[in-house]
Amino acid sequence: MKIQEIAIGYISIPLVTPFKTALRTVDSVNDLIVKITTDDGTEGFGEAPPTAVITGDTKESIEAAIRYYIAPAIKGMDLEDLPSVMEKMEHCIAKNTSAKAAVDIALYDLYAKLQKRPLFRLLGDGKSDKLKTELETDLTISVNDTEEMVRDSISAIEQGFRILKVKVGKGGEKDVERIREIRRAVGKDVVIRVDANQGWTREEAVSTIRAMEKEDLGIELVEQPVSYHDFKGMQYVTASVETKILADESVFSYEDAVRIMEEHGADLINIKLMKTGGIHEAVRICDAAEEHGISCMIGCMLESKVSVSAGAHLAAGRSIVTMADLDGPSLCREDPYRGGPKFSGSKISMQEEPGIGISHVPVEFVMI
Ligand SMILES: C[C@H](N)C(=O)N[C@@H](CCC(=O)O)C(=O)O
Ligand SMILES: [Mg+2]
Repeated sequence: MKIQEIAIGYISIPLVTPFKTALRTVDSVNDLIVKITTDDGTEGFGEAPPTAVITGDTKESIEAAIRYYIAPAIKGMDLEDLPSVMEKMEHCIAKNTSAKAAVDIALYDLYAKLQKRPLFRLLGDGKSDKLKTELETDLTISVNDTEEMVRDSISAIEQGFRILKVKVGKGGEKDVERIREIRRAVGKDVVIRVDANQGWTREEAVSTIRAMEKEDLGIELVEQPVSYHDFKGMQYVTASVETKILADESVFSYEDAVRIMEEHGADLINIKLMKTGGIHEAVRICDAAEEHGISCMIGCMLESKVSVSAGAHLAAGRSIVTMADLDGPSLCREDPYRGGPKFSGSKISMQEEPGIGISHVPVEFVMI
């Protein structure tokens, strides 16, 4: 099957409440959607968010990378030789991981449709007994005043979430207060993950995490305590606290992941398709993590159901993925799509439709 047409469009979906991290505040998802059609008329869909503060990718740069570099490089190629298509895409332009992810997701969607199999079954690591048909995602609690975060946490529990991903990174002592009050309000059975989004210095990270340990606040993990390029800082924090440290913004590529694993820059890794440039590189990271015995999370940026579903397929297929931060669709006020995994509160149920499963994408596409 040859790649015949590539088209792009945009989707805009308001969020239930503004999404606030140490890095940014945003109140809607505004993502590029890509549609790729093969010469037999089969369609595959991908998505990319412009998360400039993390990936460096903007709406304009994502569109330009696809229009002027990726599309001309891969059009006409045979999808059955997927590794060659991926290699061509990787080398036609450096970085631009969100643009690559959108195209990679659409190509995997198509590839699995051509095999008439759901993507998660194709991505399985051979341990068929480990394939998951249901995932549990956490829900993000934005960083705000403590009282508001407590209210949001209680509301998340009332909606059925049992895992909270609490955003901090805005003042160490204040962050300890935030987590203390949330723990007090939700009780001891709720899992609390803490994400500092690079908001602390090394020293602040260690003293803040130690304070949470001293108060026995029962934190499952702390995500990206310090700046993404402070590798020594990541090592220092990981070695200085009992709590597990998860690398997010520090790991984009396979090489980043191997360095973190071999040089103890973190205990765990958050794989996101928008950082890896899609499923192809993410699978390599899963393989390496398996070799090193390092558990992974599959996370998302502020994305809607097309690309978050691709992340769900990867999480379901790979046994080394033990945590899901795939709450993009739950943060959106509406779901404009049809088909694909079912997102119902904290539960994501995989379906047996071929490909990723998304069948209706209400976007005006323009051929490029
Ligand atoms: C949405 C998800 N739960 C999340 O928090 N993702 C990122 C931040 C994404 C963004 O700013 O769009 C993370 O840091 O884990
Ligand atoms: Mg994070």
